[in-house]
Amino acid sequence: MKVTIVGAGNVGASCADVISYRGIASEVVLLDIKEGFAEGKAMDIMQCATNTGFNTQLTGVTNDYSKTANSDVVVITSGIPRKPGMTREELIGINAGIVKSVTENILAHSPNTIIVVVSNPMDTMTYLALKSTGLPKNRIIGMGGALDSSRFKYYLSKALDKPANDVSAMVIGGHGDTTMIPLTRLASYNGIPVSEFLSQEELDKVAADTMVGGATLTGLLGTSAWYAPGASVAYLVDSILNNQKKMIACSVFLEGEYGQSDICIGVPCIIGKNGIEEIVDITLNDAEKGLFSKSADAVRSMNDALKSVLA
Ligand SMILES: NC(=O)c1ccc[n+]([C@@H]2O[C@H](COP(=O)([O-])OP(=O)(O)OC[C@H]3O[C@@H](n4cnc5c(N)ncnc54)[C@H](O)[C@@H]3O)[C@@H](O)[C@H]2O)c1
Ligand SMILES: O=C(O)C[C@H](O)C(=O)O
Repeated sequence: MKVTIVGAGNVGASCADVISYRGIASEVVLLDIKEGFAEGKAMDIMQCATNTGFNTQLTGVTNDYSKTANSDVVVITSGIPRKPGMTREELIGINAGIVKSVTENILAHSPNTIIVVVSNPMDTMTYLALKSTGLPKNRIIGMGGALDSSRFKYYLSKALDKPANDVSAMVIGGHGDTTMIPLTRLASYNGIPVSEFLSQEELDKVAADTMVGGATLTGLLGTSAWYAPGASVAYLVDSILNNQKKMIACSVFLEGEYGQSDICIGVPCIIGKNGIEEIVDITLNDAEKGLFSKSADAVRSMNDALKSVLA
């Protein structure tokens, strides 16, 4: 199985590292526009192979899309990250042009691929990739919910003082500081609702910390995060390539589900060899419905900024 990762920066390289190390794909191509950069990252990662024991063939290329031909999955991480104090939405001006041109180049060499969009603002970039290519909705997947859910589980585990892997929880809605919806009501510790262990005040703090999880890291690091984003992409790619049918919150084009249409936004999806295999339309309570509708309004207004790019 072959995976291409466009953008060999922090997230792209981290994702290539996890995919290689875990043997998720037999072949990985890392592509970047910066001369020699992807080649260097690929060489550095490949020099781990004998110490960590993997056999994935990872190569780096400078803007040579012919090397990406016949990829089963393509991950788009090319674009600029935010700096402290910025929102993801402020990246749209530069990243929209990059995502559109990268998508065209990719499809010229891998017409049947499944595209995973990571560049921010991710829900809008996913919508752009879908609208500009006309690909069926199952083949364009926005990655954000897997990351936001892993952060939600992290903050829950800290509050519970229990292992994160004993916590089950999901974040839906937009991948933005104010648009994410941590589904606290449905979160559980070993099958028991977390509300049995944590006060409403503690749960509210966990949800608030989750929503600004990316901004917190950007403030600490000076640029946005990469280890958990890279691992979250790898988790999603694993479910596609190995047809695992995992339920993962992904940004997907909605046609009536959750009361929304003509928008890409995070909802639970079954992810397998065909990409998005099912949108899981769960019943939200009134408060959650209100939050989802507000989140969709915000994402939709951001999509309006794409008019000139899509014209
Ligand atoms: N969806 C998510 O959950 C999530 C998580 C983390 C980061 N991100 C986003 O991912 C993007 C990348 O973040 P990063 O930290 O890796 O940034 P980075 O600056 O470290 O890497 C981006 C790379 O893209 C390359 N690039 C730019 N234009 C290109 C083009 N046209 N073709 C090929 N390569 C090109 C750059 O040379 C650079 O190496 C940002 O937009 C960031 O906001 C999203
Ligand atoms: O926070 C960011 O800007 C990057 C990414 O979306 C994240 O959540 O880490």
